[in-house]
Amino acid sequence: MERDEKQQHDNDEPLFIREAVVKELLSWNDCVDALESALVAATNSNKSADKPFSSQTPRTFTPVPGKGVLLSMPGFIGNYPLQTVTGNERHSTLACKLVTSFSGNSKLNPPLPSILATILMFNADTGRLKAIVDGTEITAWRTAAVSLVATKHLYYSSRRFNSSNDYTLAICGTGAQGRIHAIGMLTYFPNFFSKLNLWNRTKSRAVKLRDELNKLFPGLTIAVLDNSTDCVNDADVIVTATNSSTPLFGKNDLRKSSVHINAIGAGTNHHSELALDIYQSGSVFIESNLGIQTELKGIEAYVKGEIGEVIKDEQRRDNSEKISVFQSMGNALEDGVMANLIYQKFIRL
Ligand SMILES: NC(=O)C1=CN([C@@H]2O[C@H](COP(=O)(O)OP(=O)(O)OC[C@H]3O[C@@H](n4cnc5c(N)ncnc54)[C@H](O)[C@@H]3O)[C@@H](O)[C@H]2O)C=CC1
Ligand SMILES: O=C([O-])C1=[NH+]CCC1
Repeated sequence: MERDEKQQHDNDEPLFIREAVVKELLSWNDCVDALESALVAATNSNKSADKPFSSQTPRTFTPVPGKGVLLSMPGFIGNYPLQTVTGNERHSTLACKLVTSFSGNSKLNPPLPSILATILMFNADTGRLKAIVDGTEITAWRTAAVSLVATKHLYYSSRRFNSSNDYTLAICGTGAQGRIHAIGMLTYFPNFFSKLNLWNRTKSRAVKLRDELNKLFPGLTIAVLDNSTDCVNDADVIVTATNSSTPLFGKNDLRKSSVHINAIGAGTNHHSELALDIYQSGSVFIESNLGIQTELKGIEAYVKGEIGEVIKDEQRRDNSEKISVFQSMGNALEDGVMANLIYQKFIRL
């Protein structure tokens, strides 16, 4: 099957990379490396000989009344490396992700993911369609991997040599994103977390995830909590991945002296999961300033900078502050580099 698809591609027809193949080709190290390139490119819109650069427009939202929404996410990333796969070779990618969000899908029999996606890749010199890459698993992994990048640069890197790695990870919301974030955090930062707290509005889903993770990470203590405030109480690193339109916790619910939060879910807006006092007292970082002008418009926080600036060491977490927040939204540059990562790995199979 894969051979036939490659053959067609050799005949100049677009390649189709299906979900099962995408799943086999995903790895946390490759994703983190590729996404660091995308996040650095997001900070630079000017073409330059040695730096990754990008152009993107705000994504569009087409509502399907009472059901869900279709988003179109076009973006271009120029002159970037995929170090772990192609070394110092530079890539340019023009891509558009089409992604639907239908929150009722989990109630179908059999259930479907709420977020379903397809990424179209175009030849960046001619505009001709080059590949169609299933984007559902990519969206799950890339969102978690961007949180890994934020956690690595804003929290982990200054603590990784501490002798006792007894950090607690808390996940609020154990749907597709909560699950993949738990797996990503525990795999990419091995032996860093000794405890995992899980909370979900429907408790049985958190119990189901606990049972799965017990098998994958033996030795890890996993607690299922009855409410979101108990879940984050003793946490060092937190992920919120819900559709909640009201805050899940506030500053006073956090006991540790230093806490990093990845807020990735969206209710009425992208910043509805955290109480205002968290945004107003912490260092807040985002993926791209485009977000501030569009979907984060009105966020009542001083946004310190883009994660790409943190990677380039032009911005830092202020360690005297108790809290750092990575306010995630997702963007087209991330999907473009991820589609190309899978494409590059696929053509080398
Ligand atoms: N920042 C980004 O790049 C991305 C963000 N997302 C967002 O992440 C969130 C989770 O997505 P998935 O895990 O794929 O969805 P899912 O449908 O698999 O899980 C949804 C989760 O939200 C919880 N939930 C729903 N309404 C709630 C409420 N009112 N209060 C508390 N919990 C509630 C559910 O119990 C479940 O745990 C969504 O808001 C989605 O739009 C998804 C993909 C990318
Ligand atoms: O970036 C993304 O793909 C999405 N953000 C929210 C729903 C899907």
